[in-house]
Amino acid sequence: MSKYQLKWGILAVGGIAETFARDLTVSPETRGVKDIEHIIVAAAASSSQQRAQAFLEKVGVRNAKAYGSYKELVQDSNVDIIYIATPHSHHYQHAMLCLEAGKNVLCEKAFTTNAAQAKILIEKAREKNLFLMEAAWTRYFPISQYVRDQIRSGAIGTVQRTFADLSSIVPAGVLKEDNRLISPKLAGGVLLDTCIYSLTWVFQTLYSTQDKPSPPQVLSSARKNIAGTDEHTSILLTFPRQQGGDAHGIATASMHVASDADGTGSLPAVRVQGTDGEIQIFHPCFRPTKSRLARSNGKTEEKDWPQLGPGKGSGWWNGFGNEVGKSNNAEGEGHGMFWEADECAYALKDGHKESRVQMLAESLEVMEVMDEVRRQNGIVFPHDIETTDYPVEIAR
Ligand SMILES: NC(=O)C1=CN([C@@H]2O[C@H](COP(=O)(O)OP(=O)(O)OC[C@H]3O[C@@H](n4cnc5c(N)ncnc54)[C@H](OP(=O)(O)O)[C@@H]3O)[C@@H](O)[C@H]2O)C=CC1
Ligand SMILES: O=C1OC[C@@H](O)[C@H](O)[C@H]1O
Repeated sequence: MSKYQLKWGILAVGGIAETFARDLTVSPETRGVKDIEHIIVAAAASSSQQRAQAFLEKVGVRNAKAYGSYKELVQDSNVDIIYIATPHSHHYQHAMLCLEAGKNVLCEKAFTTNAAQAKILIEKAREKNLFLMEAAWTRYFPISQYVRDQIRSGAIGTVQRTFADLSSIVPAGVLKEDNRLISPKLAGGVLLDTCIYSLTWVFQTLYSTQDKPSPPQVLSSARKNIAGTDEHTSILLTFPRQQGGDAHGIATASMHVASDADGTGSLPAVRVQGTDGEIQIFHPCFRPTKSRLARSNGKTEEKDWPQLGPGKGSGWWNGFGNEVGKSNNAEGEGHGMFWEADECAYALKDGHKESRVQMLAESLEVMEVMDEVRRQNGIVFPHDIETTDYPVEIAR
């Protein structure tokens, strides 16, 4: 059987780009995927060609082009799709660069800094008939598929409420003001960086599972850090429904408490509560490996979801420069980013221009929620990263 081959270009060679690239090199057959193949054909660093070359060597990719600028990468006719791994602040400018050059795009989360930018990207992709997807990787895990299936099949009755949290304690002084996790210049703060995973769980349990989903009402509270972005954020979303009453989603993220307070992985980070039971997902909710289904009839189903792969998966990138947190990859596992890459390949193979799991309209809805949270809490980013103008040089 001939395999559908997807040729990737990697735009930016930082922490998550390395994890993603390593996952692309894991044979899809190790996860039972036999009809597609991923090949990295090029990578680009913003600073130098040598940096891109060093990246390719580090992730074990030979015969790929190394570029010292993103502009060169998007002109490479051998590249089918570009994975964008720059900070949130730069996603809009870099996605526009790719789309304008006729490239399909997988763009890291948060999709953009605001909904206006996301809307224009979506319009641009449609105008150019190109594939565009937000790299909300957790949605593509088998565990996520399982949870959505359980909800759709009525296993826990009518879902009434989802709690989702992604929090880790970051000791004072660890993050300097220019760190991408807090700097306004890089669209920092827990909202766009980690609360987006809590929102992912709220949306994929209360929104994606509805036949005709409606946008939620938003109430929120956010505490700010030294840089003026958020570090302790709670969101209450009310999803109107035709039947079963409004559903509530509580999405939280913090740098002052931990989802996994005792470090054992035994505390649920996500609880999806229905009239006939509950589904729990254990920390970390961005890369969960354990679920529990507890039914009101007393039956319980616990499942482990190890990430497959023959050992090429890297340690997880914790975003804090490995100064806090630790790897949660078991020896011999992949990281799990390959599931979203597979979705790109299958969608492109079948002529789709967006993911079948998370439609672009939903990515836009999530951005609208985050805009509203920022509006309610006075979280403002500099004009050059909020603008919908293109091209714009972003100040360092
Ligand atoms: N899916 C996931 O699990 C994760 C996703 N992420 C997302 O990936 C993105 C990147 O995060 P991460 O890899 O941790 O970040 P890093 O800081 O490690 O890497 C970012 C890369 O972007 C490039 N870049 C271009 N312009 C700038 C700029 N002005 N300032 C800083 N870097 C710039 C850098 O240079 P160069 O081009 O030279 O490489 C750098 O290598 C974020 O959007 C983040 O939310 C992050 C961690 C986990
Ligand atoms: O996407 C992410 O997942 C893991 C977090 O630690 C990281 O900061 C974030 O960017």
